[in-house]
Amino acid sequence: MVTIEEALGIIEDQKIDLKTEVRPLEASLGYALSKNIISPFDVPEFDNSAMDGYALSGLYQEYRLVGEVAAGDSTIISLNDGEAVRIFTGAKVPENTMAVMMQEKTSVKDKTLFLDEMPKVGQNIRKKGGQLVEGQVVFEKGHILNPPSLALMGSLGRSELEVFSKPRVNIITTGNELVKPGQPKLEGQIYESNSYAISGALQQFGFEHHQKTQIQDDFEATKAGIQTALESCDVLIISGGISVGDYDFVKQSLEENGVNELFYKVFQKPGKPLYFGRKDNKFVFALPGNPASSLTCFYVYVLPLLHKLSGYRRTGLPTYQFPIKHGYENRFGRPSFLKAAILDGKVEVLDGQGSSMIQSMAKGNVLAFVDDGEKLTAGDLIRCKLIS
Ligand SMILES: Nc1nc2c(c(=O)[nH]1)N[C@H]1C(S)=C(S)[C@@H](COP(=O)(O)OP(=O)(O)OC[C@H]3O[C@@H](n4cnc5c(N)ncnc54)[C@H](O)[C@@H]3O)O[C@H]1N2
Ligand code: MOO
Repeated sequence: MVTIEEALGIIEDQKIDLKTEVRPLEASLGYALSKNIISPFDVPEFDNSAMDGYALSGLYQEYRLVGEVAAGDSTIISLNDGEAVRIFTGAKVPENTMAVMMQEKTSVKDKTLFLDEMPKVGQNIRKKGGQLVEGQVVFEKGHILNPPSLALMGSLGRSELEVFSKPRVNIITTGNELVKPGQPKLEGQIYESNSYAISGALQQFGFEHHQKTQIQDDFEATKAGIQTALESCDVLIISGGISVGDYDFVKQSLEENGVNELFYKVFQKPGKPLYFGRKDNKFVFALPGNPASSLTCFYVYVLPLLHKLSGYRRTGLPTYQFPIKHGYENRFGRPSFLKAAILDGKVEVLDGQGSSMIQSMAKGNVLAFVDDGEKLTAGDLIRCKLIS
């Protein structure tokens, strides 16, 4: 049995050869860059107007109106002192422009422009290189591409990006009692649900599963199922069959498939019988079958590995501290991840902390952490991972 910190340390310490690929810009969200990005030009590339209004040469309250510049217009007009042109947001400002006045503060009579107030030097002009200068490192290797990053890459003219590949994930669920939702079920059977939580959580963080297999509680079937699944993935997530019951064949089947155990059993609740192993460059998590245990272990342990395999520099969900709404004492005898909800800045530990109970997790939005024996009073800070 290892502690939570030891288990996370073992995951973090895995040596990994990261794979890279070139992806189209529109399919790069959530990928980490495998190379630094250097700006090929200044952004903006030219001084341009921040407003619809008038570009002004010299600082006066009256100008001769001599023309118009629209966005995308490449006719270069140079202004003489005392002249103004109609200009629109984003349009390149003519040479000798000292300021742009927004149209709401102007009036025009015949060919004369009148300003309601004196302009200021540089007013409403977005300067060339104001955001980036040519040759500047825009993003370092490892930067995770979020929506604004995609916009920035697009604005630099990039249609493709070199990124770290994401791992290919397979899911195995085990248990004779499990029936696929939508199918008829017999007395004593239950609907299989863990794989939906796991594939949903994968999608939530920009991953997807490649294959999903349901295996009966039979040693040979488990061994063969694991062998097949391992062939086509980087990470195999197995649910159930990892405890000590007579029908828990997963651990032995992993051994027989040449998977080396890195840890088995973590001193925590839920998710004590969690297994992590490795065969060459493939990793296996065997998550305890109880629904809340399996999903909690995904958020706390599987996600950091997936992030690491994707070249992320910071892995896993960050921990934040929020005040707890009420007193709480951890009497579970193990450090515990609690199903909780944060509302109006305060954390409420929800009813239904049992490992088989998924409803409380579905209605909550955080996993709150309390150490073994820790006693909190209302207003104390509690550590939380935001899960939805
Ligand atoms: N003698 C002991 N018994 C148990 C221990 C122990 O230390 N000694 N640990 C308990 C804990 S803690 C957990 S967690 C579970 C984990 O057991 P397994 O990983 O072997 O899981 P199963 O026995 O296969 O299933 C447990 C539970 O979850 C339901 N389940 C399983 N898979 C699914 C699924 N895909 N969808 C929905 N529900 C699923 C299953 O029907 C069981 O109710 O072991 C305790 N026992
Ligand atoms: O560790 Mo189990 O997941 O407590 O139910």
